[in-house]
Amino acid sequence: MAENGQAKIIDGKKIAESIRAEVAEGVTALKAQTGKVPGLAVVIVGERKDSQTYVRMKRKACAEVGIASFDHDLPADTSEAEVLQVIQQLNDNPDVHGILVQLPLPAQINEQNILDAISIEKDVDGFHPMNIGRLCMKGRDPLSVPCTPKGCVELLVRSGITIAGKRAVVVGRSNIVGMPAALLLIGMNATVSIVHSRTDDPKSIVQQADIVIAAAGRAHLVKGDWLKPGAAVIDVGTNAVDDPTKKSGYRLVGDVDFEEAKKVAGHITPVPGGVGPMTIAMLLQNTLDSARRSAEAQA
Ligand SMILES: Nc1nc(=O)c2c([nH]1)NC[C@@H]1CN(c3ccc(C(=O)N[C@@H](CCC(=O)O)C(=O)O)cc3)C=[N+]21
Ligand SMILES: [Mg+2]
Repeated sequence: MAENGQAKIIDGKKIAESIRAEVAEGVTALKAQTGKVPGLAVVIVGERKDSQTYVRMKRKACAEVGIASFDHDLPADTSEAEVLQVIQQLNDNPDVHGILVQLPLPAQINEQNILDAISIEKDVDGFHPMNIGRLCMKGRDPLSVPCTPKGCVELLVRSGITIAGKRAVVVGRSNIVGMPAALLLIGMNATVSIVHSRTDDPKSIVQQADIVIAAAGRAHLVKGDWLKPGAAVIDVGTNAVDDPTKKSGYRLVGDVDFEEAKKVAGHITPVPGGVGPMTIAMLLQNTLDSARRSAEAQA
């Protein structure tokens, strides 16, 4: 813990920028070697404002590091068969090394069927059951690790926080964050607990944690008195709360009560500017790695 009772703020935006610079170098090197650039297809179905914002950010990030982006913007009433057709076409396109279908999908489309259809080689989200299965298994590695959990771990590592042997508590058990985050931390030799909406007395469990990953999707769920002094706190939450002083009418708050937590924690990530930018940086990294694998397979 910082001596003055103020946690060290982990600057996710800055760390993500340096990772993006590393990816840009990797793209340049791959291009010099093979004449090819990595390609990422970003598929969005429908007009959700938040999804459109995230997709725009992902495409812009691709352009900045030299990754070619393949845009598929489909109307909200697109059928499952039509989305599957787009995925098939992208699976077959040798210039596409990563396929991301923005979640959530409209109700008429079965998310599992879509995620299962993405070639495991191109699953840069790391959501395919085969990739998750390998993440679970000792001695087996996924081709891609899910971007948000990978970003959380990268923030810990680049902040000099030891993971092996530490007690980590993950708040939330979603397929895209909580569960893979717990699996990743176990693989790095942490002792891991997951607390969730049905946990009796989550506070007393979180209080034991050297590392907290908060990914419940509930604004300010984790209070200052939930934390062990000196804990490293990674806040995955991006909850929109009404704020009439903002042009947008809302502001983003995390799953952690930041003002309270920063007085107790040793390290903490802000929202925004913490995990969010890392998610995108890891997507770029996974896409570059996929393009490298493809080039190696052809060599
Ligand atoms: N197939 C799929 N893959 C995903 O990775 C995926 C998805 N679907 N659906 C939605 C969630 C959410 N997500 C975020 C990415 C970046 C920020 C991000 O950069 N946030 C900024 C703030 C952005 C703002 O101001 O709105 C920050 O925290 O600083 C947040 C959230 C990826 N997701
Ligand atoms: Mg494994």
